[in-house]
Amino acid sequence: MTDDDVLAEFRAADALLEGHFILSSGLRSPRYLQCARVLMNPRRAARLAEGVAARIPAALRARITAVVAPAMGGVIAGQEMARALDVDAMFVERPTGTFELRRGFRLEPGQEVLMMEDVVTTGLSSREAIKAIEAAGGRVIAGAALVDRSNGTADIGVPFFPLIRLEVPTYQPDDLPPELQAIPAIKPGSRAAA
Ligand SMILES: O=P(O)(O)OC[C@H]1O[C@H](OP(=O)(O)OP(=O)(O)O)[C@H](O)[C@@H]1O
Ligand SMILES: O=C(O)c1cc(=O)[nH]c(=O)[nH]1
Ligand SMILES: [Mg+2]
Repeated sequence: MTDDDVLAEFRAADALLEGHFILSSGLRSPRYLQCARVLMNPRRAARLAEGVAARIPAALRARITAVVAPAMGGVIAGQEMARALDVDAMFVERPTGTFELRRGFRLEPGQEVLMMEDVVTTGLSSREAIKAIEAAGGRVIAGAALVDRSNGTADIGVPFFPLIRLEVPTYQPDDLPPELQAIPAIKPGSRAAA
């Protein structure tokens, strides 16, 4: 799957948004990848997950025995990745602000896991999810995502396999360009505001 193929899927899903967005990290951006729209079509979601799986070297892929995703954005991506890898899917969630494994999901001590995100911007959510998976006994041997929009800055501490890397500007809230200052900001994601 080429970058053009991936972008065509995002365009077909009306998932490439323009405006003024408050990201999970608090950073601001004129662009937002609304992966929920991409994943709302199960066949499209499955195609993209197959594309992500193909990015992971076969020897590493063969070791993965579960996919764990950070909710909300990662849940459907994680489910489809698990289907592509033929393993179980779980998710961590943050009802009190910190990711934890709940709902009877369990990991064996040292179980080798893929952490699956929808989008990586700073990598903070990925790192927090990995910490929660490891606190639950898992060993995260790789991370993956549909989109890496970190402009090469995200270090999630494990080998990382995004389906596509997109160059997208982000700004500190006190250093906005005039075109963003001119329009109200919206926060599409579910992390509580800091
Ligand atoms: O790399 P980062 O800077 O952490 O940003 C990316 C994260 O932000 C979004 O989630 P968000 O926290 O908005 O919540 P959601 O998944 O519940 O929508 C997205 O799903 C990633 O988890
Ligand atoms: O950083 C984020 O919060 C973020 C960026 C993006 O483009 N899409 C998304 O779902 N979250
Ligand atoms: Mg998220």
